[in-house]
Amino acid sequence: MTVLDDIVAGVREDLAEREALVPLAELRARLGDVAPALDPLPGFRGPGTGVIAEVKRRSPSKGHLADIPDPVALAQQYAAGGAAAISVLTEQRRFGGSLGDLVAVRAAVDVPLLRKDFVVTDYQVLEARAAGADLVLLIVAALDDPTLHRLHDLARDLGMTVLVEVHDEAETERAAALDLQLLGVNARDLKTLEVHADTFGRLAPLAPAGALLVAESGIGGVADVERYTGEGAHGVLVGETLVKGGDPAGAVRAMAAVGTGAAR
Ligand SMILES: O=P(O)(O)OC[C@@H](O)[C@@H](O)c1c[nH]c2ccccc12
Repeated sequence: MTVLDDIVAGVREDLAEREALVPLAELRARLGDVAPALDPLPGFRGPGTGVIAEVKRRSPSKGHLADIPDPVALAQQYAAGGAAAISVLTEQRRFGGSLGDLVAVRAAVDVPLLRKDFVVTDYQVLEARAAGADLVLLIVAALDDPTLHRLHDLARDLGMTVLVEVHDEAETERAAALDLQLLGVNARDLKTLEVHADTFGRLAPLAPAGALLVAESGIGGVADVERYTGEGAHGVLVGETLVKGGDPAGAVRAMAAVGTGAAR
């Protein structure tokens, strides 16, 4: 049993509770009241770098990162810094997030929002959209091919953008069979929790032309963003560095400026 299997098992238990409270039919009915999903892709086509700034309290690998008593205030800082999208972790047990965080942030910012969770069922995709998410993360390592394709197509039918996450060659090949929009290369192997800074450079050349590439995890600042954009990244996904640093807006702004030629 890998760490990922263990996390997904907990996610499925929590999901069963929510499904008992809000049946699928009710969730579908709520979709009619939600504003259409925003398109985040222009934010990754330059000039500059698309920064996905993450609201993240803790993680299995690092433990406690930041209390974040007011996720809305943090998200507003990310928006002020020019984030291309804001990632809200909604996984409860290991990351200390909730769908409530996403709903609160949605009400406060106009930036595209990513529901960051271990999405393994149709219900979670509908739940994401009903909560106001514009993007959903699909982790290839957590899904078999039929499920990956079904969840991808469901999200796209709902007007959402999919961030498809891979961490090795075989997963990249599986992801390439989708109509890819955003391909996230996670330097952290979710099976072992180790970070490998060379993963992006290895996998980027295997991505299909037309996919926008996002480097994920372990990004400590502008120097890392410069390295990844040099290797072909259109965007970066950053959590820890932003939630622990004292100036989230300034940090996002500096990372987003990489590639514009603007002096920092
Ligand atoms: O805090 P970091 O090292 O900047 O990482 C952010 C993000 O990449 C990470 O939270 C992440 C990437 N993929 C995930 C999948 C599930 C949970 C979390 C993640």
